[in-house]
Amino acid sequence: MEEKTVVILGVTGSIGTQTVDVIKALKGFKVVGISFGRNVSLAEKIIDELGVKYYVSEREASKGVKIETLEELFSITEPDIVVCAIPGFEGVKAALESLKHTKRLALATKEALVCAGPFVKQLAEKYSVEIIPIDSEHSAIFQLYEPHIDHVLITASGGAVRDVPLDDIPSLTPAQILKHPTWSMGGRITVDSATMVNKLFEVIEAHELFNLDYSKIDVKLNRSSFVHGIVFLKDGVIKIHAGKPDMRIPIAYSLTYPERIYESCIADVKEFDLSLYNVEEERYPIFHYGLELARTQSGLSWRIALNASDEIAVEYFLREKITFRQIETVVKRTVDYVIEADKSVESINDVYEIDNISRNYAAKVVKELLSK
Ligand SMILES: NC(=O)C1=CN([C@@H]2O[C@H](COP(=O)(O)OP(=O)(O)OC[C@H]3O[C@@H](n4cnc5c(N)ncnc54)[C@H](OP(=O)(O)O)[C@@H]3O)[C@@H](O)[C@H]2O)C=CC1
Ligand SMILES: CC(=O)[C@@H](O)[C@H](O)COP(=O)(O)O
Ligand SMILES: [Mn+2]
Repeated sequence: MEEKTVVILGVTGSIGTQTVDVIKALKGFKVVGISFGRNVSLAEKIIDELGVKYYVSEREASKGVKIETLEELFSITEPDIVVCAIPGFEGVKAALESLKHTKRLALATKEALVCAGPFVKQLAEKYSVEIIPIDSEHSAIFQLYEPHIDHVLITASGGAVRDVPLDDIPSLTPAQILKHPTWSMGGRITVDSATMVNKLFEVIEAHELFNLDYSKIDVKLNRSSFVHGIVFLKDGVIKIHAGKPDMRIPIAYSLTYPERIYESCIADVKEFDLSLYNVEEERYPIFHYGLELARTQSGLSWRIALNASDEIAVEYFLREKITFRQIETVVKRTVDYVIEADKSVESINDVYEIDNISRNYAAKVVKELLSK
């Protein structure tokens, strides 16, 4: 098989480094370009280890050839596969740019589908790009998918707050919230797991990826994160995708699909945990708030505001400027404001504009909270 060329965006992060691990374990993939933020030393190590030629970053590395923009990196490398693993709106922008220059987008950045799903799919169709989800639940549904579906179920661990007395949740510290019970991930998504904004994102992500009405996407807690996704077929058959929580598995599948080549440890039957629990409304208020919006709102503006306000609120929470419960305040006030403004989103420029409006408003709410 001819080597496939790969560009990894966000290579120094949780998904990025696990992608490097997988590529080292598999044969047939050559990393021709990377992007990263501030972790220059790790980027240099990866450039050395994999013999990567080009990189994009605001920082200077002592190895590799620095390229100023992603667009330039893509036009030089024209990669077979782009792994997009940059969080937040920067990741949205990177995913949109990738679609013009690759045959396969291995997408971890769920925010791209939350904020710009219809435009992502339009570009993928225009440039004949396959979108293969890396997100564990969506990789699961993708692997189980067949047309005769009645509905699907994605699981949640419940994050760091799942066993905390309700009264103690509002004042939990970043250190307590970053202790995820089953996964090791980047900061933003780990906080989002505790608020279950992550799962709200994932319901939207499934809606976009599988063209399912929100009423066809169920969410239940599986405390071990052993079950990743379930597909309920109309003939009564139920297909369950499970396995030890290890992101290298969906990452590998996004690279090798339709082949299944990667090898990992196999859970023993005594480790099976198929128990499913409801998502408590009082424990995860933003999740239920967002589900109601998914059912009642059309258009993208509330989703763009959800990402932008959450991104800002999580940043201030991690810097210990606002409390954990105040994340909910920033998100709800911003999303409600943007819904009230009732702006339609007809283009990618509109996505950028609503993101900007949302960030400015969220920053205003944070400022008010800080002044109290
Ligand atoms: N981690 C996980 O298990 C999962 C993650 N995801 C999704 O994957 C995405 C990445 O998450 P995760 O790996 O946890 O995030 P991390 O925070 O661990 O890593 C983020 C990466 O993005 C880089 N980065 C940040 N800003 C920029 C930028 N402007 N340009 C280039 N690179 C940038 C960081 O660089 P540096 O560190 O050098 O500053 C780092 O390499 C998110 O969208 C997340 O929702 C989905 C499912 C599971
Ligand atoms: C590993 C992965 O796919 C994450 O998105 C994970 O789902 C986050 O954990 P929660 O299930 O607690 O949100
Ligand atoms: Mn997930």
